[in-house]
Amino acid sequence: MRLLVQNVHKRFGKLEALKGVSLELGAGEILGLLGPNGAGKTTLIKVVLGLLLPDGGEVVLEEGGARRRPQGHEFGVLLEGSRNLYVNLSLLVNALYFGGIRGLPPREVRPRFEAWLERFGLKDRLHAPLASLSRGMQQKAALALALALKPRFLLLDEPTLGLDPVSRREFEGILLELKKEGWGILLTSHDLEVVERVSDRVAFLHRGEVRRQGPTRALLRDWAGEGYRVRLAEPKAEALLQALGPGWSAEGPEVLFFLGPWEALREALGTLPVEVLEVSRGTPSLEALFLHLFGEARPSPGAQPRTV
Ligand SMILES: Nc1ncnc2c1ncn2[C@@H]1O[C@H](COP(=O)(O)OP(=O)(O)OP(=O)(O)O)[C@@H](O)[C@H]1O
Repeated sequence: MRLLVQNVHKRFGKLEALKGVSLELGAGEILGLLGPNGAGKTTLIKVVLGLLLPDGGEVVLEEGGARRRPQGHEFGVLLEGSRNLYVNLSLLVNALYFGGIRGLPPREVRPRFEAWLERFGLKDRLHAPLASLSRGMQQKAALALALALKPRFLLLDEPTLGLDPVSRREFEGILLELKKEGWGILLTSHDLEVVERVSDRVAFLHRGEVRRQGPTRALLRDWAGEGYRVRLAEPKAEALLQALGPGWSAEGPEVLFFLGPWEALREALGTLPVEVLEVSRGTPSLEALFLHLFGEARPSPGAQPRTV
């Protein structure tokens, strides 16, 4: 089974929020949908869910050669923040309420919900109000509920936002397990480390258009010829970054990464107020690639580094 987004357009008045977006998501696959604020990610999720009608194009499910429109209940959704569930109600009441909206009887929803809660280590919280759970637990509870409603695909909007590093790792593990079990997952996130670790493919959305998409590893490898790791003698990578042009990112206190042509790197190296120990070729991180594609807001390449 595959979810196909085909040439989708969406306008809000004069603003063209989506300008012909095409994507596909298969079962057992995680697609990272990336892009700067306002790129159109949430709008696209809403169109897929049928909450917004597209002005052009369509969203279809393909199964066994046949194509049809997906229905809302085929998607499990995790929206950003705490907008998913009622915080003053218990986990169980939330599950039964949302199951009821989908026309699912309590005797079906409850055992499935309890099984997912058990798997996520939350079974003893079944009767607790959602508000009494930590943020990471709330995200897991919301995911358990989404799964209890038996969706075909998961649409996760910033699922790791605000999670501490331990909860974030746990959540990552859960995503990988769900993928193995055959769920197709669309993941939008600004947490590029997580996306890099879990996604099979990524699509970069910018101003309503897909700028690049492809298998995550291959996409990064394709840029390896233009990527350089610069090792500094002092831990000043972050401070220097403020003054360097687009294409630069920090990989640690003493390591800068540059994505761009060698000539531009050589010029920048000549102006660095810190001794450079080593320059080597390297594959960029997803974050470095993101900054390269969308880093226009940062100072121009000609800007002189500040003394640090
Ligand atoms: N209901 C709406 N009415 C008018 N404009 C809207 C509406 N929803 C979104 N937009 C506009 O559409 C564009 C895309 O917004 P969207 O929320 O899809 O971006 P995003 O990629 O999810 O951003 P972020 O990373 O900040 O969540 C923005 O310019 C936004 O202001």
